[in-house]
Amino acid sequence: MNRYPPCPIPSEVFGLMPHTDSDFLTILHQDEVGGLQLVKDGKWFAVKPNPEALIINIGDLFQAWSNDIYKSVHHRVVTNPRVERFSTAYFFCPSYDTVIQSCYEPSVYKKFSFKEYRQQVQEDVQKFGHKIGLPRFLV
Ligand SMILES: O=C(O)CCC(=O)C(=O)O
Ligand SMILES: [Fe+2]
Repeated sequence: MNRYPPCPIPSEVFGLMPHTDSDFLTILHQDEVGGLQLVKDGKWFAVKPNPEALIINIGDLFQAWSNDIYKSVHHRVVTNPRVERFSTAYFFCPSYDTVIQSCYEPSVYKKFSFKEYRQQVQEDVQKFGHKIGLPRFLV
C-alpha cells in the first residue's frame, strides 16, 4: 500500500517520480483523491480516480515478451496540497530464474532472466541515480 501525505508544494514535489514498473503486470487500486498520471503521445494525462475500478498497467517484462507490441507505460503520481491519498499495487512478477524472450523475429531485446533484469535496474539506480530499464537489453 502507498500513502501520499498532503504536500504544501505540489508543483515542486512528486508523490512518485516518473517510472515504468519492472514487472510483468501491475494491478492498481487508487482511492477517490487522484494523482496518478500517465504518458500518451508525449503528454501527461491524469487517470480519473475510480475506487470501484482496478487499473491494469503493462510492465517492462510484458513489453519485452511482446517484442514492443505492448508498451510499459510511463506513469507518475502528483501530490495533493490538502488531502492524503492511498493506493494499493499488486506487482505480478515471474520467478527470478524465468527467462524473458519474445517469440517474434527479429527480436528487439536479448533474452534475459527476471533476476538479471532486477539486478541491472538496481545497479543502474545506484550508479546513475535512475533506472535505465529495457534499453539496457536491446539486441
Ligand atoms: O500510487 C499510484 O497510483 C501508483 C503507484 C505506482 O506506480 C507504483 O507503486 O509503482
Ligand atoms: Fe508504478
